[in-house]
Amino acid sequence: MSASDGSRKRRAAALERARPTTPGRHEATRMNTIIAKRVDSGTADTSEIRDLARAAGYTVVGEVTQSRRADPALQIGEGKAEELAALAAETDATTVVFDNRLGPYQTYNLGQLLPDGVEVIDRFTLILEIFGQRAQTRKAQLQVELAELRYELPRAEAKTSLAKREEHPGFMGLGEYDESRERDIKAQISRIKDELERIEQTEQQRRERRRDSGFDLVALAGYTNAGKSTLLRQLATDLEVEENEELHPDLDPTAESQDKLFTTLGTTTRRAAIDRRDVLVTDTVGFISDLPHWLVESFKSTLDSVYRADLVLLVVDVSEPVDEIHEKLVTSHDTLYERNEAPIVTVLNKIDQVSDEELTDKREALSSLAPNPVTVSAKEGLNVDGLLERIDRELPDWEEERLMLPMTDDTMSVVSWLHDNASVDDVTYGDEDVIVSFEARPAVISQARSRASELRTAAAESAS
Ligand SMILES: Nc1nc2c(ncn2[C@@H]2O[C@H](COP(=O)(O)OP(=O)(O)OP(=O)(O)O)[C@@H](O)[C@H]2O)c(=O)[nH]1
Ligand SMILES: [Mg+2]
Repeated sequence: MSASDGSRKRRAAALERARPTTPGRHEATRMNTIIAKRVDSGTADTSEIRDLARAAGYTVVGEVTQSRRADPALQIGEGKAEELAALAAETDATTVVFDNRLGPYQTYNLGQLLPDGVEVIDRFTLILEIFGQRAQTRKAQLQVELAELRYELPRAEAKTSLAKREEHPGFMGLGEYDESRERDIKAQISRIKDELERIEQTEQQRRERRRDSGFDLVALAGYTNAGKSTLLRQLATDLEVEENEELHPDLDPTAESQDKLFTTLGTTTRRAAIDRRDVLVTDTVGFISDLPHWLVESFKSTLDSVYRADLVLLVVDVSEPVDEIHEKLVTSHDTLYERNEAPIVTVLNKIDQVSDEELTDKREALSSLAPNPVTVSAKEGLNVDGLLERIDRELPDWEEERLMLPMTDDTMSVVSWLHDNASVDDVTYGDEDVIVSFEARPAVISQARSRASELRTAAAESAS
């Protein structure tokens, strides 16, 4: 059995669930799920884990929560676990989803308590399932596979060490122990990393080419379901297909955004409707709190378009309670903090859902984390022009330049390059040279200067 057979089977089952069929009785039962969550103190909020389960195609039929310290064997207390087992039997559940992270022993012990055939998964496995269902490009698939292997590795190690000590014979019933499995996983991880690196290099080159040809790069970032994809459609003029040779749902201009977590997994880039300059806007995977570092690590390159942007638009759903917005902003800033160098503009989205007073209050309450935000409704198209203006203002300023180009065979191609990449104010043709006045980004100006000097060198050579 190869190292990722288990995860492949899980993905196949997850894909099966994601299929848009009209569920018959049998299917409906097959997807029944109970949510379980333990918190150290206070009451457990299960809204996000429910949304995640729904996004993965499960039907939530019950929930069990508890406030206490973690139980090493079962995560929740024994009495609670028995209650969970009874509820599972009663509701014909086939899956229990824990919002807490489960260790391999906890997973095993819970499985023993629950009715036969009930599968126990945790928040991270669930997120991986969703990612697996949504992954449509080679890159996204590799990233999911990498994340799965990283999840599996410590578990394989735990199994091996258990087997060596022969302390938990029962645990071995889970599957055959094989030390080569660990090595296998490690080899696969390194193979996938190599392939991802090659893909990333190509993408990096593409970004550089775009930057060189005068594009400003703007990235949409933010918590999942904030409205990034909806906003992209409002900001975009035409479709940029080059990056999406492999099918991506967001490529279809009529594709609806969904009120589901992680609708977007890859990146989609489109050209923004700003007259004065060429701006590309990239939509990407949403953030979520409490992700283990191996998962963030696996999807990091997807966020490269954010980290390497000239400007980041941090999209926030302003219709949510202010505490929740605050928490999500902190998560987003934490995710961005490490590597982002671009200025960040906070976009408070979904203003159609809140009254003017509520919006003022929330702006005030969030002012330390989100100073001077832009408020929009991506869905209703409210203040999209205001946002476009703000993008124009925040991006590096254009400068004026006047270049004298000697007349050579290549001069006209430089002039037409300037027409493509700058805003040309005037072109004056003399007998031996052309004078071009234009405005452009600093990067374009320095490139134009070096092209001019190449022309001068060529002209001098042909004259001598
Ligand atoms: N009322 C209202 N709903 C909005 C607005 N913008 C987006 N939505 C809805 O919010 C939900 C999520 O929108 P998406 O654009 O898919 O959000 P996203 O940030 O791309 O989400 P992921 O790709 O899942 O991370 C959809 O149901 C949208 O219709 C808005 O301005 N007002
Ligand atoms: Mg999206």
